[in-house]
Amino acid sequence: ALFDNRYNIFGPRDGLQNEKEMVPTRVKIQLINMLSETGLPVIEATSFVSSKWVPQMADHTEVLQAIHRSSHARYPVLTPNMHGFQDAVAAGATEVAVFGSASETFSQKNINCSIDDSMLRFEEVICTAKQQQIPVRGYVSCALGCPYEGPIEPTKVAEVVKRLYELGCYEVSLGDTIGVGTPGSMAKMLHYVMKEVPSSALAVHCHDTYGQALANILTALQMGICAVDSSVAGLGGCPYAQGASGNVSTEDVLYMLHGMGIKTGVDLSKVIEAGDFICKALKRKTNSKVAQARSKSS
Ligand SMILES: CC(C)(COP(=O)([O-])OP(=O)([O-])OC[C@H]1O[C@@H](n2cnc3c(N)ncnc32)[C@H](O)[C@@H]1OP(=O)([O-])[O-])[C@@H](O)C(=O)NCCC(=O)NCCSC(=O)C[C@@](C)(O)CC(=O)[O-]
Repeated sequence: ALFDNRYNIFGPRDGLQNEKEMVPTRVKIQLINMLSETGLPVIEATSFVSSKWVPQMADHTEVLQAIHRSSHARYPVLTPNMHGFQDAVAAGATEVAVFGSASETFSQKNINCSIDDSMLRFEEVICTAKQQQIPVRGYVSCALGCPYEGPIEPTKVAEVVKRLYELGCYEVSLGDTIGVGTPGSMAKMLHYVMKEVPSSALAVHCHDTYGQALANILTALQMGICAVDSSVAGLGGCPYAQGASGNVSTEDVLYMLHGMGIKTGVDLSKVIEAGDFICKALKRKTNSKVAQARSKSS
């Protein structure tokens, strides 16, 4: 019962935004369509950011309009400001996400403004979205460390999470952007964040740079968090967080959850197939231990 209502948000957006070579639009569309068949309830499709900043996401409108949407899944997209929000809605987005940071320097590098200014931008997006009944998710990057500033005070993380929640984000995802967290720092940060925001409105978004992601997720689950972000084949990373590796892989998270007796309704084999497809398209090996083990045993 502790782990009921879990869902995985999972991202072609985070998985692909950091690819140096342009991934063909048809490959992105096919990946999303394959993921739609797996039972995953949330698939982050793309982002409406500036193509000068992240060229890989320039085909956002085409992607969002061409995918076959499953009636069982939601397809949020990133919108850093009103410009992105308006483009996203025009392209048919029915859920969006704003993304802030607990680190001033990362905020400047990633979205070109201070934390305070980002909140003003997000407030406008969230208010407009509310009028159109579009749910808004929030991200807080650098929740366990910043590539520019190093460790971030958990009280600072809690303050930014609270601001996003109070502005109207239905859920705030805590990003270990560079994957430096451990179960110790995760538990400490959550202790402060959960004083301000209920665990039911929190998610964790772990990168696996130091191989701690699954342990950090388990810590969060044990503290009552029920939403876990992940990326097929463990792809991904933020273009403004050099040196960080991909997200924890969806396959490995599912294997752990299923092993704990948690029913996700997601077909692990189909996720592995989708991971295989995108790894072949990108000409690289999967980062998922589970997918590696399954391919050796088959
Ligand atoms: C936020 C901006 C746009 C500010 O960028 P800016 O240059 O400060 O924007 P501006 O408002 O000064 O406008 C400058 C130009 O950009 C245009 N513009 C303005 N907004 C948009 C838009 N939305 N889409 C397209 N174009 C836009 C605007 O129209 C104008 O065009 P011009 O008049 O020069 O021709 C930029 O910094 C940006 O695109 N940043 C995105 C960076 C990004 O995508 N990072 C990766 C995602 S975050 C992440 O990965 C972390 C996460 C979420 O996964 C969690 C974790 O792991 O921590």
